[in-house]
Amino acid sequence: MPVIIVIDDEHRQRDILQTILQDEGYEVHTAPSAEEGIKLIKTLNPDVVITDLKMGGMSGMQLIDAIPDNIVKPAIIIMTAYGTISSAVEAMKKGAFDYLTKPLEKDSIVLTVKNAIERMSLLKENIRLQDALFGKFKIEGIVGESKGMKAVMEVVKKVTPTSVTVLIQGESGTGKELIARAIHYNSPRRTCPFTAINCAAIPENLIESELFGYEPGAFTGATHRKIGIFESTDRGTLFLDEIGDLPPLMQTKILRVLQDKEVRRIGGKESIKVDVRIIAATNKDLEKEVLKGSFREDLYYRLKVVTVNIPPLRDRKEDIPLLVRFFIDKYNNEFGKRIKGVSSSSIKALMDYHWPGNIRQLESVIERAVLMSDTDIINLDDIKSELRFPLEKGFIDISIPDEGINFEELERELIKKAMAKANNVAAKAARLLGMSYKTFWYRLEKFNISSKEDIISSKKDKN
Ligand SMILES: Nc1ncnc2c1ncn2[C@@H]1O[C@H](COP(=O)(O)OP(=O)(O)OP(=O)(O)O)[C@@H](O)[C@H]1O
Repeated sequence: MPVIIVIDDEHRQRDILQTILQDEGYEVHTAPSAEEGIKLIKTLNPDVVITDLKMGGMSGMQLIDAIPDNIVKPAIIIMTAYGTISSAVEAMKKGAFDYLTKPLEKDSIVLTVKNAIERMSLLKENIRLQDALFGKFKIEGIVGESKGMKAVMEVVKKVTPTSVTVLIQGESGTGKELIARAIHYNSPRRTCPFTAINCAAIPENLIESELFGYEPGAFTGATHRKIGIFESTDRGTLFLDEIGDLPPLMQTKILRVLQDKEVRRIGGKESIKVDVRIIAATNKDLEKEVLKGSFREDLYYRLKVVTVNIPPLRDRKEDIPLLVRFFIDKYNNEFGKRIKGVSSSSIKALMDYHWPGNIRQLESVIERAVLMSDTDIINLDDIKSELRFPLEKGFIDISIPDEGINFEELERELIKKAMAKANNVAAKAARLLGMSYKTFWYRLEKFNISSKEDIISSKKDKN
């Protein structure tokens, strides 16, 4: 039940308000002075405080300042006489929710309080969601006791309170995005946006307008203003995944933002100041890309102010039992199962495996095993089919039947399988098949298979 505190030095006024609001179903407490009111606020944590402006002792205005920071601030409604509306406006500037003019009218009291309660329930829901989000990305929630992961976490803890640019390097599925989110949600920017974009997944012609936005008339089809990601992420963190795949022109533009801390919309005349922390990630060796001439050296140095190198799972196998436990708990919760652990032959198989898809692959193996297992232990049978990947990269044992095969069909199947494994992100699927993004894209079109990138483009078309 919403809790309301009424503060007024006039006895009659307090009683009337209490009766009206109790009849509406609220829990109502009263106080004869702001000093008494503050005591009640500290103990009851109310949703709404209705206070007179002028009272003997502390005023309603001083009360607003005196509410401690360590509680969710209640919505404050000021009561004021006609002649002193300007001070009510002053109080609203200080953060009061609304004001009521005396003599009070029942209908407007009820309506104003209802609005205040609604605002508070939205605020509380928001705080609850934020707490859940911050809890999900707690640094302590990142699993890993190996030397490699401890070194990663040392750096993460140091960079978290700052706004320094970070470059995260590691194979696909090692946890680069998880680390980037942990840095953001534990930093002073945590209440501002975290935006993640995959530079390899957005078609080249869309990257610029996604990042920088545009003005109406900037190009054919630009009918309205679009705010770009840099602007909408102001005061937050932008995670540029697969930065190694950023086209050269965009490398230059991003370098300029890093230097000048301002952006200009396509077709726009003015530059707009932005305060965005950049965390970039790559599974390519960027230094090699620089030597090859496909990545700008100056951008590379701007990005690698601090680098975090996440080792592949096969180089930190001691983390496997911890991760297995972590994912069993996660999926027991999700699927309502009670799996206790894994058999010794299973853990041996998991430890022996080379994990080309790193933690993402381990997670999906455990997810499936938790779901499929008929006993309370994960047995070798529950996982072995998932671990039959070729040990040698590029070697797949396919036997050709006597009647031969339809090569196009095989190609289509492989592409579909890779897309399913890559969660429909073409850039990732292309890597699974060792193809360039363009070659892969060509085949997707040929077989008429849709991807997440299509969705981005069609959203764009609608804009
Ligand atoms: N140390 C860890 N502890 C717990 N979960 C982890 C850890 N590392 C990764 N994960 C989980 O593994 C999955 C893959 O991680 P993530 O998406 O961050 O990898 P990535 O390196 O960004 O992959 P890609 O390069 O393919 O985008 C996620 O579900 C993530 O939560």
